[in-house]
Amino acid sequence: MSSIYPINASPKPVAETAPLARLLIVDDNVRLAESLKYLVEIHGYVAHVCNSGFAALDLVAEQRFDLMLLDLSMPGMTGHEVLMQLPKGKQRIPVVVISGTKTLNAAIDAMRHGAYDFLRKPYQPEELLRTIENALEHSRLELQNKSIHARLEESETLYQYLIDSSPDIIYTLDDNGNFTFINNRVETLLGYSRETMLGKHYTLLIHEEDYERAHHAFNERRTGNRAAKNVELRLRCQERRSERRQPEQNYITVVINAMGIYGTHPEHGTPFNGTYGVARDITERKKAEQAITHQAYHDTLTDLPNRMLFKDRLTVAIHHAKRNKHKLAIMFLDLDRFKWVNDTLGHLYGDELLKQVAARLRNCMREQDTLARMGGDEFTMLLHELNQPDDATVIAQKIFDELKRPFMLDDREIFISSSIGIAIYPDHGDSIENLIKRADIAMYHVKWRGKNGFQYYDPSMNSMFHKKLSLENELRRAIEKRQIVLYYQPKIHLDGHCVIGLEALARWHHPELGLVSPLEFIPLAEETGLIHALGEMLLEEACVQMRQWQDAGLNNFSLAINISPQLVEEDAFVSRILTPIRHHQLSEDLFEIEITENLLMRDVESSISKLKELGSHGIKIALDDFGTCYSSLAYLRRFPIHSVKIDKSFVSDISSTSENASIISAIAGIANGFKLDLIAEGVETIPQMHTLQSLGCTKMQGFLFSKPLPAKEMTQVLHNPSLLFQDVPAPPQMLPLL
Ligand SMILES: Nc1nc2c(ncn2[C@@H]2O[C@@H]3COP(=O)(O)O[C@H]4[C@@H](O)[C@H](n5cnc6c(=O)[nH]c(N)nc65)O[C@@H]4COP(=O)(O)O[C@H]3[C@H]2O)c(=O)[nH]1
Repeated sequence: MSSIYPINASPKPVAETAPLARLLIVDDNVRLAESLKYLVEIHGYVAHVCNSGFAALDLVAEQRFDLMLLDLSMPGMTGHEVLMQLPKGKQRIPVVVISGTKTLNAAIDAMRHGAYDFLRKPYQPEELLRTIENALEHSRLELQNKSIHARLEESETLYQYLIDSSPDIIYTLDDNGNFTFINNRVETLLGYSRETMLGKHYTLLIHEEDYERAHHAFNERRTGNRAAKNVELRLRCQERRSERRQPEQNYITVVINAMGIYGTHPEHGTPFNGTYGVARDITERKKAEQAITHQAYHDTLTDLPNRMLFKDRLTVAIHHAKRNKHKLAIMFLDLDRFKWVNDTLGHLYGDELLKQVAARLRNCMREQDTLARMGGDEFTMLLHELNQPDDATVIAQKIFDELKRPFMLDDREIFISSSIGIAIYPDHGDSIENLIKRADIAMYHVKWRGKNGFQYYDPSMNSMFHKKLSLENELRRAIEKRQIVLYYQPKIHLDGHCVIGLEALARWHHPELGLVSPLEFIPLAEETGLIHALGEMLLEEACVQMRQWQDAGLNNFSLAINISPQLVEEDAFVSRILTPIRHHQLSEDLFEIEITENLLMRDVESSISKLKELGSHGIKIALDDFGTCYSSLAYLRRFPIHSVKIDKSFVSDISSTSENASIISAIAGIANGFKLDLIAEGVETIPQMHTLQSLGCTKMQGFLFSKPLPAKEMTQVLHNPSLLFQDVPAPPQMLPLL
């Protein structure tokens, strides 16, 4: 470098906050390089000097410099060569070339090799300092630009990533409603490629029924808070040949948000340019919502409509029937022995039984009819468009036939029956509440009349229903207050005219109604479950009385107690019977329990084992009302029965019809064959007594001898049994057994 500059040039103030720029001065002329160093340093730069191109390249590789002042003509390595070997790329140091060469070529070459500027010697210090400043400023701006660019690139990548991995469809539409952009999600969600969608109208994707809503969402020119939000639409999926789906499976449900795009035009203001937004797949949410709605209207166990849906359907059906002048039938069905299954076999079996019942009921009905489960073992049926009310009879009969077949719960055969009440619209009411209530009342009527049947509603049932309801409450109270007591009726033996036993019969002393028959309150007690408390109370009373008679020396007779099948089905049945007997220190063989034939139809194995256990303790078992219902002889053989009682219905007509006589004769034959004791009940007349006697039955019970008596009166009879035989002539002669 041969140029000389005044070294006393006044220094420029350096901005306090600006970092000190580091300059590298490369010149083989040591003196010039040092004076240049001095010049730039007094102007606030940090300068480093090196005297060869090689040293310059080494330094640049090791340290950071902000600018190089490079002499072109140097021995060993020229400035041009240095320029060519400087590292390329972002980190390249800006270079200002200083040369004494007069020609432009050197400058052009230097610029081509990457120099930022060229300064020809001699130059003014101000010129040098301005060039340095410009170069540094340029470099700074370049760096800043690069960094902005890099940030833009980063954000572009991020944006692309977000768009591509979005779980939502992101789209833009032009002002005609054609897609101008759509992300990849359209492919995974609907099966269309992005490319095929571009330029297509949005209706290509929309369910026809949703066009109107879509049009509203995409064309309402909304912005800001008025943007279309959460509009529910169904989008069509592309059908693939391999997939044969249900028509509704070809659609997914989305909620879309749509916002108008507006341009700014100096003349036209803000014209509408299209729409952008997102569409979120809510198919799963919809399914969950549908499942919840289904659950709200269906019974979870049987999946049948529940009470709420039944009422809805009934409301609609009533409207329809009113318009078309049709009749409807509402059936209320209650299973008769469901509680027993639940209590004895457990809830799992109970649930299984309900499911099987529901399936069979469904088979009895037409497609358009509704079968619902109201809860527990109660089902309701809605039969549409009856030609005549009796049509419901056909269905009811069908139901009976269906439910008659045994149900298989695991390997158990279960028999159940049902009680059905029927109400007809409009004959029995025109509101849903009335119709359901009246079908229910009719069903209760069936229950009270012995279950297993069906009955149409009749207005006379209403008062009976209310009477029964209040009776139930009163019965509960009567048990608590011990208003129910035992009467005793003697069983006699014609041979020797003696009392062989007593039958305890319950009587309810009702404060207003007087003496209520057990025929009325025992079924009610069984129906309501009060039978357990009642049974326990009466057994205790019987034991107390028996203890008194024993203590009074009246001890040559047994006491028979009626037992409801429900009590036998209790797990603790045996101990419930034995406990009070033992508590009162009575001998078990003084007691007999009377069971009815329908027990034989229930849980046979368990009943047999419980009765056997009682038998092993000396308690006798009598089969009451024998002959009134079907009981197989095979059952009879398996049950540990000691005696059979001929039902009074056979006895009452014994003399007028020969048929009854032959039934009694057959029963006597069975008893004889099975070596069972035989006793006839309901004997009211001497001829009946004689006929029975002639048929081989000498043990009897009936009004002829005594009505059931309160304990006090029975005590007198026991002291003097001849009172019973005052009107009974001595038997003329024993006739041989038939
Ligand atoms: N017409 C007529 N009837 C006669 C004659 N002799 C006796 N009776 C009646 O016939 C019924 C015989 O009792 P059941 O067949 O065990 O039939 C009983 C029995 O099944 C049931 N019952 C009575 N007390 C109890 C009880 O404490 N527990 C249970 N579970 N059931 C009972 O109620 C039914 C009816 O009992 P009651 O009204 O006392 O009616 C009794 C009795 O009073 C007669 O000569 N002519």
